[in-house]
Amino acid sequence: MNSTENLPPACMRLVILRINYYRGKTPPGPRPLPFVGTIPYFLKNPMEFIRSLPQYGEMTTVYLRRKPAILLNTVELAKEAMVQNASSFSGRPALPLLMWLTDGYGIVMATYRPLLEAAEMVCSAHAQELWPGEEVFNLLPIIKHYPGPHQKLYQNAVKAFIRDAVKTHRETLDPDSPRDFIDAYLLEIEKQKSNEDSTFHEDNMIMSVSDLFFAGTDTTTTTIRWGLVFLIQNPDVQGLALSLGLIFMVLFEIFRIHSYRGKIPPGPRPLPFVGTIPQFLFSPMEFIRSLSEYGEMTTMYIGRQPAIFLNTIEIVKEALVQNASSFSGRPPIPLLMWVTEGYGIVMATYGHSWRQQRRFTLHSLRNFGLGKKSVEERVTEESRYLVSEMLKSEGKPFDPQHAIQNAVSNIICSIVFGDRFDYDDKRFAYLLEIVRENIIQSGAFIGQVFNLLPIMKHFPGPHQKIYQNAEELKAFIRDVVKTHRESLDPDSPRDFIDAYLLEMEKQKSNEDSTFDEDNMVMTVSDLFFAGTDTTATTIRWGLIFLTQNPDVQERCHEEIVQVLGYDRLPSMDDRDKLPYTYATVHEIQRCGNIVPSGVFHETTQPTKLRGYDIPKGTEVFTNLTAILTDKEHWKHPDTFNPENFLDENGHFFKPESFLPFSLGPRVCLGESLAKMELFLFITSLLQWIRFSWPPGAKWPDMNGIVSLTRSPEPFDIICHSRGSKK
Ligand code: HEM
Repeated sequence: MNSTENLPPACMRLVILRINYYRGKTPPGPRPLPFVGTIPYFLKNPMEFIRSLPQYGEMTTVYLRRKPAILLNTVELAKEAMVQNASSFSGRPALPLLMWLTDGYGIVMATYRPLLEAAEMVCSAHAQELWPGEEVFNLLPIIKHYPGPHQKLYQNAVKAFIRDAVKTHRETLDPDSPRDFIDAYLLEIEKQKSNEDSTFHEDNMIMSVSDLFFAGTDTTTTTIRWGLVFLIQNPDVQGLALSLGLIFMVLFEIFRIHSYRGKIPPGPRPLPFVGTIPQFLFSPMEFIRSLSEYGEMTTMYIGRQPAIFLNTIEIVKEALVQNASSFSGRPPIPLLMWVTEGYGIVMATYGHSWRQQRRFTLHSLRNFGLGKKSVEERVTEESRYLVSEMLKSEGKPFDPQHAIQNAVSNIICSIVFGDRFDYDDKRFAYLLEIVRENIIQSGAFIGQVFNLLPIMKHFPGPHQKIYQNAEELKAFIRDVVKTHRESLDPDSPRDFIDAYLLEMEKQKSNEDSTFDEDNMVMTVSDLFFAGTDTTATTIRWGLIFLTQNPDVQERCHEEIVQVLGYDRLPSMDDRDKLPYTYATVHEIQRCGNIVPSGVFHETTQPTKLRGYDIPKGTEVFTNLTAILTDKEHWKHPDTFNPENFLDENGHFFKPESFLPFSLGPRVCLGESLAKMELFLFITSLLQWIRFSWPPGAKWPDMNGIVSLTRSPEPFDIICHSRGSKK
């Protein structure tokens, strides 16, 4: 046997000698094999191997590759090493596979300080998910230059994905409002640019994000997956865990609600998760009426969020006028945001786009006659159509809903589209129907559920009809815009759409412009919704109050014919000569109370009101019901009585608490138009028609149907012609 043949046994002996050298100097442990240490035992059955280690005492030595590594098997020992001796035990070994993937950047694999060369530490309390090939790679890192399954690991690294995200973040970065971790990191890189010690650079950022991604995703999901397996194996525990989980969540929710106590205004007791929505849905008007019992401000819970109700005119003024910039936001109500995408005016955030759209719309409505004779003439002309449409059913009970809605809508249509629609136009009747359906459905049960669970938008259900209706209306508007565009004469705009198209053209090169087709379609849709249902619903409530109070009806009629006779229809100038009729129109609006809790506002910044700190993003409601029936301000708060608007001399006067259009920058944009429509339509109807309730017919529930607006239940009425008799 020559010397070369003797080489392997000699090497073997050397290795065994090396292993024996550690004996007594390191804690005991399973006997290692030459070169591969205890790795084969581990790979054969990792969990059995790990579980066997504490039998050697509170510390065990295993051999990863050729080096001994120490496992700490008790919590006391883990504390002693990782906490009391933190500076010695917080390094990371340079595991070849992970170093290949991370280059040592980021957090997880970054060096703590010069590594302990003597031993690698593994805390057995920390389970590791190992790829079986990992140990092979760590033994022979040279394989990184050859093909194999380890190359797949390298390709899987999410670094490229993160690099892409960093690129788009860098392009859209706003230094004043970092959106997330990447933005914050980019700003830190910039800040520390001139600091030589800085470790903030792109490679470290990418690896830190990747670490968060891996460590923050796999750990928790794996634990949850294990949880599911255990629960399936133990159905009895599953029921118990579910109940305990639910009890815990409910207790947590009660505790959370309780923690608000004293910090927010008082209010009705909320239920966990759904807040006070069930009380509201059970009897909306009773609920809204009860809110002022708690004082001038009340808290109700919309789901889990507290919202504030302002119950008096004084506090509404303080918030919406004196503190306008804090209280003029709109909350992103999920259903309405889904349908409007935040375009237009009503649901637009308090900011540049809202301001531009609102200012332009008000200005154009004025140019197209708001406050001028021409709109007044349009309303007068439409009143004539309405009277004759109603009298077509003379003497017979009929539902006046469609005729009134069509008449009112024709005013906004003539301003916006330059056209009115006949009462028997089927397509227009259909559009009016879907507008009504959307107003009712959006505030009803389905709308409330959607707002609690917006994910519903991806599933079928009645909420899809709301979306489809809104899209149909938008498609109608888009069609009208198309024909307007084709026949536009820049020198003589015919209506609001022409004016808008010209404004889009004018502002084309202005970067700040918000005049585009999406905003136009939504603004027109807003005018259509807000300008049709509100006035029409008020007139329908008026017919109910007038038939319930025939003496008021007679007195108005007498006053009107004394001033106008039957020769002409009323005009706005007649208001002073018709104080009782004018007071009656106002009383119809007060008792009709068609927006009982106002339109939701949202605080745009943290603010204070009457000593309460109100966080940014809190929903705020103007309790118009409480204000329109405030006992301190009204002579007859709870009954229909035009005397509420007459002084002792029988002259018309408007109490400060008459607030159907709200206040502040977001006050109703159509206030002047609505007032004109109400006075001219109601006075014309009273001049020519006597209304009576069908004998034996049931009176409607005076609480009405509360949704986005409060409307009367459908009803029939009988018209008797006055003019023909005289
Ligand atoms: C009796 C009729 C009407 C009543 C009672 C009424 C009431 C209201 C109320 C309470 C608001 C909410 C104000 C706030 O946020 O505090 C509002 C907003 C609005 N109204 Fe009216 N309204 C009526 C008619 C009209 C008409 C005819 C138009 C259309 C020309 C109109 C267009 C609007 C618009 C666009 C807004 C949103 C304003 C904004 O967010 O800046 N309204 N209305």
